[in-house]
Amino acid sequence: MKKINIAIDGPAAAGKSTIAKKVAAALDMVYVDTGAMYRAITLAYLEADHDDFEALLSHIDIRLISDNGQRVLLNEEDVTERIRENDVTAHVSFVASQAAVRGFLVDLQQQMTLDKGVVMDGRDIGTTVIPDAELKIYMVASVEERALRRQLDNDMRGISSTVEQLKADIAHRDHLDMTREISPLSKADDALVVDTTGQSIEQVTEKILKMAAEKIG
Ligand SMILES: Nc1ncnc2c1ncn2[C@@H]1O[C@H](COP(=O)(O)OP(=O)(O)OP(=O)(O)O)[C@@H](O)[C@H]1O
Ligand SMILES: Nc1ccn([C@@H]2O[C@H](COP(=O)(O)O)[C@@H](O)[C@H]2O)c(=O)n1
Repeated sequence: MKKINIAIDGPAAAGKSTIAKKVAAALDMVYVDTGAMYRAITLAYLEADHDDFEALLSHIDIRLISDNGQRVLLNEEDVTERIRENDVTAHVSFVASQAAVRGFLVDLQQQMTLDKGVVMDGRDIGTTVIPDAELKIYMVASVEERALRRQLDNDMRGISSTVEQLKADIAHRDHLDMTREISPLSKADDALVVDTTGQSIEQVTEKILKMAAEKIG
């Protein structure tokens, strides 16, 4: 079986991580959620209370542990749940717009993909991190559906929110991510668009597994 890399990009709550996790499990590939890495640095930034990112990064060690999904260790502390909280989400696009932060994480992410066999999701995977990925997906869904999905996630995690507020926050974060100077969120020219609006997780997973099968041969 040919080893490939799969890049999945798209706006917030389009379903990237959910589908990437399932596709990786079905194909026995490694799943990497790069948003969690930006979130971990954002948590370190909030705790440090200064914006000298070079200094901050010199004290940061991020590890991803495969565990029926992905757990995130920041300087050996498990921050998997903490990085989903509102304060991190509210600041992550600012932190992700910093050149030092992007350089640090893109390097780390590119090392993870060298041996292939990775399903990586984020905002710049097909355009910057793995421009030679064998399969690139640009996943989208209506902002209404994305807000409803995130509200369900928050209810389950005990995070307080309203659908209207989430809709506004998601649209704002997408705008920041699409308009930043360095590697803004955009569809790679050779990415295939998958719209998950009104689709079940199973339908979307099936669709992407078919696309992957064509590449694997
Ligand atoms: N058809 C679908 N495809 C993917 N996810 C779906 C679908 N239907 C519902 N969901 C739900 O949407 C929610 C958001 O998905 P997920 O967290 O994977 O999005 P994401 O694009 O990775 O978001 P973010 O970039 O903000 O981390 C999850 O609770 C997931 O179960
Ligand atoms: N490749 C990436 C991945 C993420 N970001 C930034 O992190 C934020 C959080 O991502 P989630 O997937 O966990 O929602 C996202 O809004 C981006 O600001 C990125 O820049 N590049």
